[in-house]
Amino acid sequence: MGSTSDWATLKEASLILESFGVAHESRVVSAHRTPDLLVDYAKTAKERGLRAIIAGAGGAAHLPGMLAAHTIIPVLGVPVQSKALSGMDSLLSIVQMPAGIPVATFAIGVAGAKNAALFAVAQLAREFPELDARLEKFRQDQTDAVLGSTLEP
Ligand SMILES: Nc1c(C(=O)O)ncn1[C@@H]1O[C@H](COP(=O)(O)O)[C@@H](O)[C@H]1O
Repeated sequence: MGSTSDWATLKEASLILESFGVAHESRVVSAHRTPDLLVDYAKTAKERGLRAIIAGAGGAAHLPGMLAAHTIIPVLGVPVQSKALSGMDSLLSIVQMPAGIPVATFAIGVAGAKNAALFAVAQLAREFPELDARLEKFRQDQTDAVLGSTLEP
């Protein structure tokens, strides 16, 4: 993520990955504030064995695109909800990448963080089939929770 202030959003991705038993790391890396670290992080991602990078940032959210520019590891972009423009700035900074450097862009805020993690798990499940059963269970639990919910009179 671009800043520690994004952690409230991105920790939701971390919690999902943890619940699926997917090893991951949570780091602050910024295209603007730590540009050299960003290049190093992206360029060493493949040799360190990363399978995906969930990159969340707000405002002028150049982080996902710049990571994608420096690695062929899939980058999943999460627009963090900004105070000034409610995350529309983050979304538009991430989504409209030039052809050739893809960033898979998710919804603004916590929903996007959760779905980026679930998407990463779904991708990993092609390589680690035991994750399939956990994804099926996640979906079933979710359905059961909705069907079992009651409304206050
Ligand atoms: N968008 C970026 C990048 C980047 O794109 O590299 N680095 C930091 N930021 C964003 O600045 C916002 C405000 O950061 P602070 O709260 O630290 O001032 C955060 O949402 C962060 O993602």
